[in-house]
Amino acid sequence: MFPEIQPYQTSTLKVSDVHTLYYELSGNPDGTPVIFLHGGPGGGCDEKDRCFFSPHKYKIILLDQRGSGKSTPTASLEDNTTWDIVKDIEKLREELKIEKWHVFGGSWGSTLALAYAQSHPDRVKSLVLRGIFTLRKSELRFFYQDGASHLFPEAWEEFIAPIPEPERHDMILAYHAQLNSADEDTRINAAKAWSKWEMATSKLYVDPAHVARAEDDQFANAFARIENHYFVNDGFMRDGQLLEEQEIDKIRHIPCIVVQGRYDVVCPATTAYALKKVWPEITLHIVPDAGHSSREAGNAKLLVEATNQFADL
Ligand SMILES: CNCC(=O)c1nnc(C(C)(C)C)o1
Repeated sequence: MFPEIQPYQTSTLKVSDVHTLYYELSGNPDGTPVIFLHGGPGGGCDEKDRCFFSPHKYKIILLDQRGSGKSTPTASLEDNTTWDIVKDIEKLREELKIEKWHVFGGSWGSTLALAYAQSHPDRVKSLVLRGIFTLRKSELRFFYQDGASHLFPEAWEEFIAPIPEPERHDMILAYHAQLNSADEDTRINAAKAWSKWEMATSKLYVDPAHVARAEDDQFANAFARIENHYFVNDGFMRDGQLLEEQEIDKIRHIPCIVVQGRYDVVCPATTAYALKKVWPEITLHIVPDAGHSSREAGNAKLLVEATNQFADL
C-alpha cells in the first residue's frame, strides 16, 4: 500500500433534513477522481483507506455514509437505506463537479458500488471490488446463522451468549431487539458482541488489534446498529438483485477487477464466483492466503495493482 497521507480538504455535505455527511479529499487535486465506499454498512472510513491509491495519479475521495464515521447523527437509522446512499453519492459527485469517477469498495462497499454503478452506469469509469457481498439471504444466513460458526466456534459462542436460547434460531432478528432496546447497557453490550463477531472472523490469522475495535463504543454502536438495520431489511433489495442479468447488463461495459480472499468467511468466495459467472468480462483474483480484510497482504497487493492499472483509463 502507499504511504499514509493527510487530506488536503475535509468538508461536510447536508443531504437531508436529518443527515450531514463527512467527506475528505487527498492526493492530487487534479488527479483522476476515485470514490472510496467503506464497508459495514456503518463501518466508516479510516486513514489507511487512502493508501490503496497513488497520491500522484488520484484525487482520492473518502465518504462516511449516513450515520457512519464522522457523519451525523451517528448511528442514525432514519432515512438510511441503500438507495438513500446511492443518491448521496450522486449529490457528492455533483458537489465536487465530477463527470465520471472510479469506484472502489469492499464487502458492503462492494454491494454499494454495484448498486451505484447499476443506478448510474454513465458515471463510473471503473470498479475495483473486494470481498463481494450482495446481501442475499444465503449470504446473511452463512455468516449470522449457520456457516462461519463452524470455522470459528469459540467466537461464535461469544456471539450467541447475549441471546436467549429460544431466540437463537434467528440471530439477526434477536440482535435487532437488543440493538434497539430502551436500555442503553443492553444496546452497547449487544453492539460490542455483534461487532466482535465480525472483527474476530475478518482475517485468516485473527488480529487482536482488529478485534479490539469492537470495544470502541462509538464505532461498535454505529457499525452494529446500521449493519443489523440493513440486514433485517435485506439491504432494501430483491434477493439476488445485484446479480440479475438485467442489472449486470447495465454495467457489463465497465472495467472491473475483483479481489476475493479464498478464506473469507464473512463474504465467502461463492458470491464473487456467482458474479464472475453472470459477468465473465470481470477480472477475478482469488487470493490463496487471505480472508475478508482489505489489509491482509495478498488482498492489499492486488487492490493496489488494480488501482494502478485503472488510473490511466
Ligand atoms: C457484513 N459486513 C461486512 C463489511 O462490510 C465489513 N467488514 N468489515 C468492515 C469494516 C472494515 C468497515 C469494519 O466492513
